[in-house]
Amino acid sequence: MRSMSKIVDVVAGTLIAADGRFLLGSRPEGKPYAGYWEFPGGKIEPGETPFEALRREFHEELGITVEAATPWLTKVHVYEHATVRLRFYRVWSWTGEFEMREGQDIAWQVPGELTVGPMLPANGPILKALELPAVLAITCAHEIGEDVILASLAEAPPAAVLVREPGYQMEELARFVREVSARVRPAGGKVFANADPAWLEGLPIDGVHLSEARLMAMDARPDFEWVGASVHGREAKEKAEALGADYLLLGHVKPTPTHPDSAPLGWDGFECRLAEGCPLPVYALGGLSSADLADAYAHGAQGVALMRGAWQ
Ligand SMILES: Nc1nc2c([nH]c(=O)n2[C@H]2C[C@H](O)[C@@H](COP(=O)(O)OP(=O)(O)OP(=O)(O)O)O2)c(=O)[nH]1
Ligand SMILES: [Mg+2]
Repeated sequence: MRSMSKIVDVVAGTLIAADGRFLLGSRPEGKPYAGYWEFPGGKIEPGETPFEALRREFHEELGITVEAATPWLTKVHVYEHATVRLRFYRVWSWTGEFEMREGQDIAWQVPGELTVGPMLPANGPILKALELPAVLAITCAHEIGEDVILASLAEAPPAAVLVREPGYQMEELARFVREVSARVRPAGGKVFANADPAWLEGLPIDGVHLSEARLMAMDARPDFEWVGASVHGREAKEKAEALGADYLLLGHVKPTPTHPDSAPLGWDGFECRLAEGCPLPVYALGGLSSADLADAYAHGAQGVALMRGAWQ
């Protein structure tokens, strides 16, 4: 029988450069998984907060000082050598000159286009999350009209759009998805659609988005490159993790006409729902605008999902 080993708390950070590239480091000789690539970081020492540990590790390993960082994903992984609880941060600004103090290599990487490897086994899904943008724009043509949305997409195509049109029948949805894709994908953006996966077969999209009810009824991951899900509580969050989803939507954070009868979570409530953190990137949803992005980051979100706010 395997003995109960204690969990080692680790903090790791991904430096985000202005051009969107991020930093990986190689693990030095003499450590488990030497030569594998990782986000710089290390074990949290007794009495340290994760942020303090992050600052210390970056200084010890790379000689730089972390100035601004926000909590991002949390993941428990069982290795042969230890069970680790990894707290990943995104580091937005730093000072000082890079100095490879452990003889390691570093590499600036483009999300989705890795040129180094192998990665530490726990890090795969984390890297996929780096491909997601800060803002997810959700369509609401049933409220503001398709014309407004299509014109906005043509003028400034967002990096990710979720087509969500609850009143549409299959043919209507397929037509609208094609219109959206034709404007978003040539510019490099991703298109997700909220519908029965069977409705979406053969459409030019990057992923399917599952409502909470559809998520709970699903017993295998739908066969799309990206799978997202809306969740409200712990049960759905865990189901989405077990299914292998790639991102979550959680709300509503602020009052919204979509849910006039239930109280908003607020930012503290949002963070509470993530409880001990989440291995999947979570977009905050509900009554938000891009002005809320800093708050969203501070509370552990991937970014903000905007419905009306995306098209005004
Ligand atoms: N730093 C870092 N560690 C990771 C990542 N992913 C991952 O599974 N780990 C694991 C590998 C290790 O078991 C543990 C981190 O330990 P470490 O060896 O870096 O710790 P440390 O810098 O404090 O080094 P040491 O003083 O113990 O030698 O977390 C990651 O992206 N970055
Ligand atoms: Mg380390």
